[in-house]
Amino acid sequence: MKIIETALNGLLLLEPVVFADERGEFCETFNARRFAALIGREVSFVQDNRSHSRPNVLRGLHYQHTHPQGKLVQVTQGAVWDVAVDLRRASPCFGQWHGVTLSAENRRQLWIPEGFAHGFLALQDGAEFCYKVSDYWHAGDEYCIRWDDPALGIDWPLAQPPVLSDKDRQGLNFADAPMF
Ligand SMILES: Cc1cn([C@H]2C[C@H](O)[C@@H](COP(=O)(O)OP(=O)(O)O[C@H]3O[C@@H](C)C(=O)[C@@H](O)[C@H]3O)O2)c(=O)[nH]c1=O
Repeated sequence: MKIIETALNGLLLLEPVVFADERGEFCETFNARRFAALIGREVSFVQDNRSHSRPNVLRGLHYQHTHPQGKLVQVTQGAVWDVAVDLRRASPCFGQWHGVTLSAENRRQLWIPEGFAHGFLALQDGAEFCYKVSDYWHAGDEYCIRWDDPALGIDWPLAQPPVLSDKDRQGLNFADAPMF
């Protein structure tokens, strides 16, 4: 597993080592011991999630506040442009975002620690998105920050307005959202 630091403190891009042979290929997508060594602490993942999104679907920017979730995310079909926003007031990167393309082809994973909001845009072929989370889903603790809040200025690679859920159409402004 190769690790690439991003501009945001604690937000890490991971590249699994892929073993290819005449049958196809193999890689470990999660190894608890190695992951703890990479990020410097134990994380206990309690839920695995999978979503499928049609092209131009945008989900986000989501987080839980009382039950924050660290998320280890990857794409198993298609591609997304994935975004994390640092909501940790004490962080030197508070309020900053980072975007990266995750695809079945590049096999990259993004580790998004607790204290970030997260979202993604499904690119041209749509995407199957798989992720592990470090706390359970708490419906009443979910928050959504507007994907297009000018205060964040996220430069989404959009050719047309995205397809959104009702919930995501009613996201909060960054300034009104609870922080960490
Ligand atoms: C997130 C979640 C949703 N659900 C249900 C609620 C709802 O009926 C249906 C779809 O939920 P949502 O519209 O919230 O799904 P979605 O918009 O895909 O939500 C996800 O977005 C990305 C960006 C994240 O970072 C995730 O943490 C999560 O918030 O699935 C669960 O049963 N468990 C869960 O953990």
